[in-house]
Amino acid sequence: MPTLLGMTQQRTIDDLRAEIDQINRELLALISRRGEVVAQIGHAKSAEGRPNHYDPAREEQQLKELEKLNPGPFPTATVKTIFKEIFKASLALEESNDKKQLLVSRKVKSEDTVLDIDGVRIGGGEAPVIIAGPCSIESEEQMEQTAAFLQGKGVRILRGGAYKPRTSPYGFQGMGVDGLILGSRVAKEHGQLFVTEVMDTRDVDVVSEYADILQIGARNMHNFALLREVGRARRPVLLKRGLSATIEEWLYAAEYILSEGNNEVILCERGIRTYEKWTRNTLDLSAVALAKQETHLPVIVDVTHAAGRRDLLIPLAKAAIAVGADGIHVEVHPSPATALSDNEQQLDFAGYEKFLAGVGSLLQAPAVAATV
Ligand SMILES: C=C(O[C@@H]1C=C(C(=O)O)C=C[C@H]1O)C(=O)O
Repeated sequence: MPTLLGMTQQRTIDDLRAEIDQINRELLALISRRGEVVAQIGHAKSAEGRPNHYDPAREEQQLKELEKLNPGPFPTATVKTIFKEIFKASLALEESNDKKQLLVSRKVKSEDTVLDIDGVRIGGGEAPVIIAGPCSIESEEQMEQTAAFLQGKGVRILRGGAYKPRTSPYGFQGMGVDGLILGSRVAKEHGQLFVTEVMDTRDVDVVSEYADILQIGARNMHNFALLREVGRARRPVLLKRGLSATIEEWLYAAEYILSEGNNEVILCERGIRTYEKWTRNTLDLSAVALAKQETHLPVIVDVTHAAGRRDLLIPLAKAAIAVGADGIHVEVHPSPATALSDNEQQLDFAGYEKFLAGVGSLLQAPAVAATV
C-alpha cells in the first residue's frame, strides 16, 4: 500500500513520458553518433580492401561485454536482441555507403558512358543500336548471307556464337576457334563489329583476338573469375543479366569488370526466370529503367531470349526503347527451322524486315532520356 507521502511523491504519467521523450532524444543522438563511427570504420575497411564488412567475432565480443554490464531490468536476451538489431543496421549502413562508391554508379560518374567502337556509338541518348545475327555460327554460307542481309538493313553489329553454353553436353557446342575466325572475317567484310560469347577464362585471349565485343552470357554472369578476366581484356564487354540474378547482382557483376580497369561495359537485360510458361523468360523492364537510373552504363535488351517466341519481338522492342534502352539484341538466321540452336525464336530475313517495320521510327530516334 503506498503511503500518503509516497502517493504525493509519485510522478504523473505525463511527467514520466516527458522523461522518456528526453531519453529517446539522448538515445537517438547516441545511436546516430554510433552510426557516424560505424561509417568511419566502414570507410577504413574499404580503404584496406577488406572483402567483408561483417565481423561476427567483433559482434560477439560486444555482446559478451554487454552481458556482463547489463544492470537490468531487461533480461540479457532482450539486450542482446536490441544490440543485434543495431549491429544489423550498422552493417547495412557500411554496405550502402560502399554501394555509393561503386564504379558503375551514377553517384560516382553522373554522365552517361558512351562507347565508341570504331565509330559505332552506344549509350548516352544516341539512336538505339541493333545487335543482330544467328544464335550459333554454323557455316560460311550462313554467316555470309546473314551479314550481307543485315548490312543492307544498316546493322553495324553482327553477333554469332562460336562457344555455345548448351543445356545438354550433347547439344551442338559451337565451332570454337574456326567460328571466331569466320565470324570476325565476315563481320569485317561487311563493315560490322563482331560480338561473340566467351565462356571460359582460358579462351579470353583468343576471343579478344577476333571479337570486337566480348559477350558474357547469362549463365556466366556469376562466374567471377571470368568477369575479372574480361575486365583485364582490352575489349568492350556485353554483360547479360543472369537467369535468376537480381539487379544488384547484375550491377555487382559489372563492377567486377570495371574494377579491373575495363569501363566499356554494356548491360543486357534478357529476361529472367519466373513461373510464367508462355514466354521463355520474363522481360524485366524495370531492370532496364533502374539500371539506367543507377548506373552510367549503356543498357540494351535482348528481346529474342526474353520472349523465346517471335510474335512478341516488336512490342517488347518498342517497350524496351520506351523505357530508355540504348539498343536491341535480336537473333536472325537465314533458315531458323534448320538452325543448330534456338530454332523457335530466331527470325528469318523476312521476319527481320517485318520486325524493323514494326519497331519503325523508334530505332532512328534518340533514346528516351532516363527520367530520374
Ligand atoms: C562497425 C563494424 O562493422 C560491423 C558492425 C558492428 C557494430 O555495429 O558494432 C560490428 C561488427 C561488424 O559486423 C566493426 O567491424 O567494428
